[in-house]
Amino acid sequence: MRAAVVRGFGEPLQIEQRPLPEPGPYQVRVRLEASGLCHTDIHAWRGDWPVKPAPPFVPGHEGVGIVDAVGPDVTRVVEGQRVAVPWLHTACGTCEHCITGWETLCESQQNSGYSVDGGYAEYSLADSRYVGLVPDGIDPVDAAPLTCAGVTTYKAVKVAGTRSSDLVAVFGVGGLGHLALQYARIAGGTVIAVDLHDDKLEMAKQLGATYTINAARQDVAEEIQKLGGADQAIATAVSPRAFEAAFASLRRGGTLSMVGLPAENQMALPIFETVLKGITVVGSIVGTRVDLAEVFELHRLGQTKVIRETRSLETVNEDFAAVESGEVTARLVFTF
Ligand SMILES: NC(=O)c1ccc[n+]([C@@H]2O[C@H](COP(=O)([O-])OP(=O)(O)OC[C@H]3O[C@@H](n4cnc5c(N)ncnc54)[C@H](O)[C@@H]3O)[C@@H](O)[C@H]2O)c1
Ligand SMILES: [Zn+2]
Ligand SMILES: [Zn+2]
Repeated sequence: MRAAVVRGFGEPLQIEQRPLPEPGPYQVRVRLEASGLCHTDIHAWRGDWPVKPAPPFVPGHEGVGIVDAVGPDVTRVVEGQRVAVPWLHTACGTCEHCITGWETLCESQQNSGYSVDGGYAEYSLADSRYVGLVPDGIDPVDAAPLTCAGVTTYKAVKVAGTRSSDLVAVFGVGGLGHLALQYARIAGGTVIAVDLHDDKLEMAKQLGATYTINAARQDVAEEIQKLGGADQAIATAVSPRAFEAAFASLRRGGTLSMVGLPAENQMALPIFETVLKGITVVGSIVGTRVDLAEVFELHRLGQTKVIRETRSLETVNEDFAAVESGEVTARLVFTF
């Protein structure tokens, strides 16, 4: 099978032929139809984060395809079924986090495309207990971005607790942000979309943002404060400057939801204003199997729109560069 492999941090990915993997206990082999390019894959390739993957590895955690081989002890899925292979490859299933509905915080988790090989390949191994079940009626190319960008921002909106009277500012309208703003709308919020690129802001308007602000030209916090300040600011942008602007845009009692994971790991968080304004700062990491099922159901019911362009694995290096430069409006999806 063909796979795109990271051989060294920041070095061009190599397209290699690899043997078909054989599923072990609880595992299935998935013949991928679609695999999204998340900015996390770029951070993995660059070795941006304090915890790094070990090359060689195959990136990708938005894989969607058909189960074509089933290992021992698999009961949850059958051959021929369409599944999604998410970031949470496995968790322990027994720790405090796993048994209280926070499997995404499990300390023993394995992650697709990071600690185990992921979806930039024609086939991928997955743990049958942790795959997403893709309902009939969803295009696999749409299901791919929902598997990370969708579930992550859906969870962030849930955790931020958006209500119908809330003003929600979404910082960064890329793969994650274009879905974040739709979930904020579904929760009843009025959305302000913030990005550096006008095409992304135009898309945000089409998807239901009431206000748009170009952070390259405008003082974002000042503009949002003129509207009364945001109840929630969801930071998906890959810049700590955006996190700082998100904080400064909040009203009293507001919530800063941190979702993006920029390479630069520090932001200036003013203590005085945080205390006096009673600000909540919350980190949000992907979502659970239950969250993913809800994300798929919302999409099946026609409540969300996935903006994506398809690519072949052969252009992966150009595609990484295009996403890093902000040329890609929302999501790229490799198809096989
Ligand atoms: N918390 C999680 O569970 C989780 C899950 C998936 C991805 N992520 C992280 O989220 C981030 C975004 O991922 P993505 O796939 O949406 O990336 P993306 O490249 O598609 O989108 C990022 C957007 O941020 C915008 N941006 C950059 N600087 C900005 C600024 N100063 N102000 C406003 N907008 C700005 C870019 O123009 C772009 O539209 C990445 O760091 C990724 O690793 C986190
Ligand atoms: Zn992701
Ligand atoms: Zn656990």
